[in-house]
Amino acid sequence: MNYSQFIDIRRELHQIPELGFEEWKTQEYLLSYIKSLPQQFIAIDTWKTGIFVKVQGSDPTKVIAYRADIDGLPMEEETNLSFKSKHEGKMHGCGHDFHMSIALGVLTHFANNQPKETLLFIFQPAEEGPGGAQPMLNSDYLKANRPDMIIALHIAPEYPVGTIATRKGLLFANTSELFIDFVGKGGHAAYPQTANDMVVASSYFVTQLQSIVSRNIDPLDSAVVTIGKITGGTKQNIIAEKARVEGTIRTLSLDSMGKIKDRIGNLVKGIEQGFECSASIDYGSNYCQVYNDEAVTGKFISFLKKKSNVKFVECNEAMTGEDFGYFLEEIPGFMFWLGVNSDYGLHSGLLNPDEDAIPFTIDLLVDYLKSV
Ligand SMILES: CC(=O)N[C@@H](CCC[C@H](N)C(=O)O)C(=O)O
Repeated sequence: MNYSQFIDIRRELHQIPELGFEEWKTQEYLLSYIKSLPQQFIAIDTWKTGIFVKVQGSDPTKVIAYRADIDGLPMEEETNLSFKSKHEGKMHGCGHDFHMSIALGVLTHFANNQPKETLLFIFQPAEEGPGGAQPMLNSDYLKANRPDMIIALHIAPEYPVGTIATRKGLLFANTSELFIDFVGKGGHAAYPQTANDMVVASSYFVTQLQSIVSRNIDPLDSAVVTIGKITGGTKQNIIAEKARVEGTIRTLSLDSMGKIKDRIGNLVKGIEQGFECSASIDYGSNYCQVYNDEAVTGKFISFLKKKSNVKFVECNEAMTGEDFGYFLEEIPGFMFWLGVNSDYGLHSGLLNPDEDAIPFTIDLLVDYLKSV
């Protein structure tokens, strides 16, 4: 196989990142490549900006699905790469360009070499939000074509190329987005007594929020509350009438997720009373945990341990989220971390994964899918 084409594909996809459910150019690019493959064994379907490609097995006993997410993030790329994002304010900062090119590499192999088992490649939109996995699972296509097993990967900048990390059971956290709008009364900067300042109110809220994980959650039951964005006001000498706080909640247990949301509700009520303002909370999209099936993951780990070019790491759970968890709620399978050796991590504008991981993973997954 000509592996360098998948590096070229990754670079082309890297230049056109699109946000969740807006991945029309990405879909067009993927479809154009998939239609250039031998069509003898494959059937293509689309769902919104996503794509299903079924590769008919020669003597199938099951359907094995492989899912790649296709959306980018709303962030500025800070690398000086010759193939950096051409879409201002958008970047493949979570490696979905790698996920797609690896999937195309594996698909290319099986479009040319019919597999024994039927394979279903799922190119899924909107993983970063608002979530494409759940509606895709409810699509007519997946209702009629339920796979028997499903796998997916996520790039891991902290591991070298050649390392695969995963674990049986819980891999990723439950997540909930968090958006809070505070509304008070604007006014002249010099007359604070006539106004009700939402920059101050939202700042108190963000400070109080820090006590939830440290004081309300069992330290042995990990949780994270991160505020990634605050906006408010219009000008430096106008007291802000409005402020908006945006964040995400991560927990390993659903019980802690409930507790955190209760505490946020109470803190927000306190801010409303204390600052005589009004506030509304929106929990946006929520993802369930990623829970790897014990038996299927165990077999994958045994497969990895027999490979001389793979370093297997049994990792801990991570507080990342992934709507792939919804697939795993209904279909046995697993997700794994793929080492890509970048000095900068996921969601960094400087993320620069090592492309040697692409041919390595195509080969590995082709071998694995032949062995299942
Ligand atoms: C692997 C990864 O980075 N996934 C994202 C998922 C985002 C979930 C949701 N939009 C949220 O922000 O809560 C992550 O940030 O972990």
